[in-house]
Amino acid sequence: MAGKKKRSASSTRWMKEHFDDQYVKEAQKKGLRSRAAFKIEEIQGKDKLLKPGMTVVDLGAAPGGWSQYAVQEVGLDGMVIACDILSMDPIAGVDFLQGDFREEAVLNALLKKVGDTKVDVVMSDMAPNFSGSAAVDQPSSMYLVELAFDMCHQVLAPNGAFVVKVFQGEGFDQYLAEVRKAFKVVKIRKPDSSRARSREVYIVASGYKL
Ligand SMILES: C[S@@+](CC[C@H](N)C(=O)[O-])C[C@H]1O[C@@H](n2cnc3c(N)ncnc32)[C@H](O)[C@@H]1O
Repeated sequence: MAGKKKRSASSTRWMKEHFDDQYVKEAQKKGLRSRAAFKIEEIQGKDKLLKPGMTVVDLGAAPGGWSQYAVQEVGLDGMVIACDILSMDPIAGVDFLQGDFREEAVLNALLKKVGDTKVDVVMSDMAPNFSGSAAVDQPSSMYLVELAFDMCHQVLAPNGAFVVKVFQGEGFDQYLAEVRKAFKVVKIRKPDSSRARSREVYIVASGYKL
């Protein structure tokens, strides 16, 4: 039909997988912003990082599943500061900044929001738009996780924690070694809700010691 763009086989496959996905269905049923909420829920179930009264920074927060979950865990005495390059509908208790985390001005605006408060947990679910070329995608995803780790050094409280999504590939082992130097306990988690064929894993680090 004139004016109608034909969908590619890969986008049709993505849509089928997405709508057949049990976690997507479950998230919709529970009114969660994204299926990603189940990943942080599973990590929290094992590692118990989020506690009432904590200050949390959520990087790559949109559409808001992790922020929604974090706000519920830290409660009214806690604080969640979130950032994404995309816009996000407001969540009560979440102080959201829209901007590209790779830009210094955005980092500075986030640091201003944090102020003198020491952050208990930095969590990053950031992922770049993938081009399909590992030579492009792996360095751009490693760059985001490096920046998230840098932010830890600026804001984390002693014994604070860091949860970061990292794609396995070039640079992963070296990054993990750096994280191990900065934290007392470091685990690699692959939540059930993370698609098996995705190279993503979560580094869960606690006991910040630098
Ligand atoms: C998997 S999604 C996050 C899902 C989110 N944790 C949730 O629970 O709804 C990854 C996010 O990283 C964000 N992102 C990618 N590059 C970014 C950048 N340079 N600065 C800020 N956010 C970025 C994307 O816009 C996207 O919303």
